[in-house]
This record gives sequence, C-alpha cells and structure tokens, in this order.
Amino acid sequence: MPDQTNLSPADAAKLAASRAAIALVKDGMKLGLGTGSTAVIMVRELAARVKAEGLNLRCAATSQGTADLATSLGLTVESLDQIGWLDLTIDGADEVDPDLNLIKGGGGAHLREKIVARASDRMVVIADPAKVVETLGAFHLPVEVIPFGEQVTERLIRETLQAQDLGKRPILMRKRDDQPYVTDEGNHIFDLSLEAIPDPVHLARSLAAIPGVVEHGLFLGICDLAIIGQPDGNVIELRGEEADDVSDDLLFGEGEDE
Ligand SMILES: O=C(CO)[C@H](O)[C@H](O)COP(=O)(O)O
Repeated sequence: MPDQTNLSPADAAKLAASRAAIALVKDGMKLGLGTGSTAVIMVRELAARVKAEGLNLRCAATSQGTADLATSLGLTVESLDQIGWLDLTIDGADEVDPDLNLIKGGGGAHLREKIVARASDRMVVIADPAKVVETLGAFHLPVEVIPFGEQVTERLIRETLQAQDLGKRPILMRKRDDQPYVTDEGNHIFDLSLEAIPDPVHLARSLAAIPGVVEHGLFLGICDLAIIGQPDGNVIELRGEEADDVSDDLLFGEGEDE
C-alpha cells in the first residue's frame, strides 16, 4: 500500500478519502466503481483490502478503463445489468458544492457514472480539497452528445446558455490527439466554460431537453456523502444539511464566515 509521506499533497488527500470510503464496504456488497485519478487510487486500495480480508464483492465499473484496472487487480467485475442494483458507488468529482451537487465528467465518463450512481442505494464522492466549491461552474461542464447532427446540438446548447445569461464563453469540442474525444458509448463531448452556474437545476433541465444531448455532467441530488481527504491523512465528511457549514470551513477557513 502507498505510504502517504511519499505522495503529492493532492494524492495524499485522494488516498485518505479513498481509505475512508473503503471502510464503508462490507462483505457481500454490490459496488459501483468510479472513474478518474481518485477512483484509480480507491480501486487499488479496495483490491488490497479484498485480498487481505477475502471479501466477496460484486463490482460494476463506470468506464472500460476502471473495469480493466479492477479486473487486473482481481476484483470481480460484472455488467450493471448482471448485478441489477448496487449497495454503494464510490466515485470522484470535479466539483462538489455545499448541497453535495457535483460537476463530473472531467474524465469523460459521466454518462456511465450517472447511470451507475442512480442505480445505487448510496453514492459516496471521494475528493481532494481543491474540488470543494461554493458555486458550481469554474470547472468546464461536460455535455455528452450524439455525433449525428452535433453542430445543430451545439447551436441549441448555445441558445439555451444565452437564454440563461450563460452564453458569453466558448463551447469546445473535447479533443484527443487533435480528433474528437470518443466516449465509451461512442459519443462526443462539448465542454462548456461557464465560470459559475447560479441555477444548476434550471440548466440541467434545459440541457436534458435538447434531443442530441445524451447526458450532462451536473449530478444534482445524487450524492449522499462527500469524503474530502486532507494531505495529512485526515478526512472531512460533508453530508446533507451539515455540508453547508463544513464546506464553508473548507472554503474560507475554520470559524470564518463568508
Ligand atoms: O467525473 C469523473 C470522470 O468522468 C471523475 O470522477 C472526475 O473527473 C474527477 O477526476 P479525478 O479524480 O482525476 O480528479
């Protein structure tokens, strides 16, 4: 297992969050495994615990990359439909706000991530402190679109943003090696630079109503608990109503008001 002292502060925080989340795992559970650098640390830690304790788990992965990693480490990975419903999903996030609303999809997996999270009794987010924000939107908002007619879809997204006074900044097609990034489902991603999203519910509803949009990266009311790791190995848990006060401490320092 990695020694916390040899890690960057961000990785040490991700490791602390991962270990705290894995402590919630019980023998016989059906688990959703997230995607991203924090999820990679979590999957490695989980595999080590399964090996050490002989736990019997069934896992559904949120991306092919996570499925490959988990399988290579000896975890039992099945399709979501084979498992049916999950006890717990553990995943990273790009942003977490005081109401536990999230932006996800920095790793391009938010479609499967949202399906898996919604098919879980509990979704726990693991993150380093940089992911905690007061208002969502500084991180670009990923929107997965069907390639057919994607320029029309882009136009409809732009009109939606303009109608909500969010339309002044660019919409970029995500690229890899100068080619459109292709998701596990064969779709493309537009990244919306918005700075701030004052009304995430309104934006989420409008984006979901555009025909070529498959899924956006706003996860609203889905996360039950956010475990924010600290570089010193401690964690801070944000849950439901308490999240407001605790995330103020994370954002502004303990005891300080906004
Ligand atoms: O949503 C995701 C992938 O689609 C990731 O959870 C998110 O991008 C956070 O990634 P990382 O742990 O590498 O910061």
